Amino acid sequence: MRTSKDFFRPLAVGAPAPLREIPARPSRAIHFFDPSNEKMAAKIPAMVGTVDVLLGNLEDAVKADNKVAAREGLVRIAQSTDFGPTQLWTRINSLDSPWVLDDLTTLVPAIGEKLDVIMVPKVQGAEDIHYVDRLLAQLEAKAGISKPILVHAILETARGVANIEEICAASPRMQGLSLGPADLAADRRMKTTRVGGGHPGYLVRQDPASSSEDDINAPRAIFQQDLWHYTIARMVDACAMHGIYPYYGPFGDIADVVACEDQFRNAFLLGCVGTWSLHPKQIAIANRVFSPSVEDIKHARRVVAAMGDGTGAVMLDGKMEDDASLKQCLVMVELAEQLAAIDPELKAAYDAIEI
Ligand SMILES: CC(=O)SCCNC(=O)CCNC(=O)[C@H](O)C(C)(C)COP(=O)(O)OP(=O)(O)OC[C@H]1O[C@@H](n2cnc3c(N)ncnc32)[C@H](O)[C@@H]1OP(=O)(O)O
Ligand SMILES: CC(=O)C(=O)O
Ligand SMILES: [Mg+2]
Repeated sequence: MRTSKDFFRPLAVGAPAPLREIPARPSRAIHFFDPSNEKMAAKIPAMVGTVDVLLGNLEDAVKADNKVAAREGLVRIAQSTDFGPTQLWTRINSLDSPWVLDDLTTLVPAIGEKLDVIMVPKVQGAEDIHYVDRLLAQLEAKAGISKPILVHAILETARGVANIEEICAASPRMQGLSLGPADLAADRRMKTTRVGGGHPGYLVRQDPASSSEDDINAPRAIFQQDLWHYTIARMVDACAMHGIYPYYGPFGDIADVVACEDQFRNAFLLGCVGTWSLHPKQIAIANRVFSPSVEDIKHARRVVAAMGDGTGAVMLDGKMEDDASLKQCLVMVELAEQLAAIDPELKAAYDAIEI
């Protein structure tokens, strides 16, 4: 563990200085594509500006035979595309795979200036981040990269979840965490075979009218629960504590756009800043859900106006507002400002609000 004295020192001579604060760049949807899939890859340049993050995936979902083609495809796309306001991320292969070393030693010199964030899968503890941190610094120094490439960890093992705080604190490169519900479910031996989302068997049931057999067997309301609530909440606290950003992850039922929106909204309400999109139709859902609504911003601005110097308590629409609820409203207002800076449609909608 580095002491606080040298936490912000570059880990290689000539590497760029680590950031002292992780920028709050909008990242409502991290859109995954397989750079070895020519049809998919051909669509990427036209997606610039329509999504906050484009992520060239090299890990799971890319066939073993296509690992080299995916890596080379990502280099080609990155070198030939002007990403404008859209961030470019990649998900490298896992640290125990035969591909990851070539992923890093190829990508950093070739496209290190364009890569904003490297997502590291199956992170188990701080030691995994330390390994990537030092290697990136060496590669950045050698290639003369001007800004540090940030690191994002996927939580997809029980050990990773148990070590969540040390992972967040492992390096000033840490940008955020995503939930990896598929691998995590397998690692925990959970009994769901779905990629994210709920499960109809995970529920609570209304009490029976009485303890008679008839009432116990009578139809009763059931309420499906969120399998991922605990992990997402844990992730949100760990990220907030360390000044980095939490994300939901994949929602594998591409056809069920309604449940996808529900899962994304739960994550947004709990504190996540964004999610993954696996298919183009999930981008619009993520952009909608992870942008505060016009009604929420109208209310937040009214509270800010009503609270004057920000202290004391006032009544607004029959509700008490005070210093704390003002801070809740400022979270929304600040997010709206960040999003308006990159999304002209949202800016117009927020600008039209009259309070
Ligand atoms: C647990 C985890 O690790 S999750 C992360 C790893 N998984 C991924 O990255 C999956 C990424 N997504 C995909 O591979 C694909 O979207 C699939 C396999 C889920 C579905 O693909 P398809 O069956 O081709 O979907 P569909 O037929 O609806 O595609 C419609 C169009 O969108 C394109 N498309 C599909 N997914 C994407 C994408 N992620 N990015 C860009 N374009 C895409 C298709 O090429 C197709 O193009 P066309 O109209 O010119 O033919
Ligand atoms: C996101 C991911 O990699 C998983 O769910 O396993
Ligand atoms: Mg996984």
